[in-house]
Amino acid sequence: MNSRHDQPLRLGTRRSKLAMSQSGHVAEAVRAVTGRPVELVEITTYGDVSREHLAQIGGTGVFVTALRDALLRGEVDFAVHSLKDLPTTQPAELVLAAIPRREDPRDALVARDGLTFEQLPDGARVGTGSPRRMAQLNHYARALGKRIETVAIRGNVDTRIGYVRAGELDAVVLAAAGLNRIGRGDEATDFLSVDNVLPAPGQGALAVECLASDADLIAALGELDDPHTRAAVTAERSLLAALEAGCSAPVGALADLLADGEIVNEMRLRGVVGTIDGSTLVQLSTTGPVPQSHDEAVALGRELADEMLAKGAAGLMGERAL
Ligand SMILES: NCc1[nH]cc(CCC(=O)O)c1CC(=O)O
Repeated sequence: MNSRHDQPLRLGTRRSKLAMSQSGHVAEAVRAVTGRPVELVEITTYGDVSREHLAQIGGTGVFVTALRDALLRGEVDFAVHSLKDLPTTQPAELVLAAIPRREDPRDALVARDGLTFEQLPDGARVGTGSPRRMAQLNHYARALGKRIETVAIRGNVDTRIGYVRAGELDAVVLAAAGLNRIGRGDEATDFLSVDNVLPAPGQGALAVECLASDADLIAALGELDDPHTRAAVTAERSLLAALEAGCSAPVGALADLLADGEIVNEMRLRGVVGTIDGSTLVQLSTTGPVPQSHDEAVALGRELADEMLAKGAAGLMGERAL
């Protein structure tokens, strides 16, 4: 940490509305636990300026790289990422010092005329750039006895909702957490049950990252950590890594705690992989004791990945959405 205790801690952030909101909340929490001022330092990433489709420029990892470079150059002291945008390999020089308590992990629908997913008419045009969402939405629609047309879009949350407001699409699907964080949660017309649509690994969670050598800052940021969220997202990301998939693969995962009365005693990990048209899904779940260490959480993810691979998951992951 910047050793002078009267000097502000520098938080590197993207300048999108979502990133600024996430960083603002974490900055406030860090001020509260450290008693130190926190200053936001805006960093422009290639993903913010490029009009190319994300899948073509290497997935959402592009958002992360510029922030990490700023950390490594010592221009900022820490950074906040959407956990689902982080690649599953962690650079040795950096640590995820805190994974705060996750908020709503579900995907939300923003549809015209207040429609829920079940109410969408046959042939409805539904926008999303995510193969994971496409696969599960198409599958869910089939189960409801209809077809939808998934339309590949990208852009920030405002841009995506704009397609619905302009009448170009019947609906778009976005992370509920993202909508909530930019103050547009009340525009969701439906929240997709995780029984029908599993979120991206890590969705709804944040990661607070700093240099591995910055022991004082790691200790201070550690106060924001939520061990259950950390165990859950570690298992989810381990599943993704063991499937040898990236953030643009059609993989959904969610770990949650199962409680017996007041006592939380097990963690359940659910995973899904599918073809974009939703004709074939491999969806499995496994349950085990709540992981007590990083390695135990990783093992839970690997175990489910092995079961999914044995059911043919690898053959379903080659497609691109955009
Ligand atoms: N892919 C971009 C992205 N990265 C994180 C979020 C939302 C916040 C979160 O999931 O934590 C979003 C937007 C979305 O998927 O709708």
